[in-house]
Amino acid sequence: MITSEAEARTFIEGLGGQGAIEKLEALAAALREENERQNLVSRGSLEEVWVRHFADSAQLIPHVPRETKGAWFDLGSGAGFPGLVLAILRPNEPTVLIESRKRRIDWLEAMADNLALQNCVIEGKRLELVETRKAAVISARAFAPLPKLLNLSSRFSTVSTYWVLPKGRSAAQEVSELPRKTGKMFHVEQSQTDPEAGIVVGKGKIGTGK
Ligand SMILES: C[S@@+](CC[C@H](N)C(=O)[O-])C[C@H]1O[C@@H](n2cnc3c(N)ncnc32)[C@H](O)[C@@H]1O
Repeated sequence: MITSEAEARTFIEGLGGQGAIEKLEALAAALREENERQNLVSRGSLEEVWVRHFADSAQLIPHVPRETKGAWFDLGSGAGFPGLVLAILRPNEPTVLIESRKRRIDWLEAMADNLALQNCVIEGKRLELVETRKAAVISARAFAPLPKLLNLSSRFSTVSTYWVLPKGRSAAQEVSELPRKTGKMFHVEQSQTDPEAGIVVGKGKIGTGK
């Protein structure tokens, strides 16, 4: 379990090296500043930004096979979690951040620019309006209940799509309530940043079968 800011930094350095640490330090400073203007994250979580946002986002990466190529879609990126962290840690893979709120879109675009994230595409619109194309990976933190999330994003999935969905305490319950065939695609992994949270992990195309 990652419980301290120092442990979170060490974990992230193992995934992305010192270059990633420097970009995340810049992101942390900008986030503190911008959070005075708009409510991007809870004020309390800024005290533990490396655990609560950076490592919480980065921990999704080991659940996707390293050789996976193609776009990683992050739905409802908000302040950029997990999307911006993934783009920093996977600089050679495209990351698509989907966010509908104007001020958050502006923030995400500014950060992608300031941090020189050339692999990062911001889709500043509602997910429902994003052009259909194939996603290699789909993530979404605090976006929507699982049935709605899968319903809105199924058109981006293929038989090869990986799903990594941080779901807090409700993870197992939400999977158990899915239609049987869909539910069999997913299992729950323990979050490394919160002993009570789970990550819904799976692979495949979401259909409409029971
Ligand atoms: C609770 S916030 C979570 C933000 C971020 N993923 C996090 O965990 O910190 C949910 C975000 O999803 C965005 N959102 C909600 N519905 C959306 C939709 N249909 N299309 C795109 N973005 C949406 C909201 O604007 C908001 O920024």
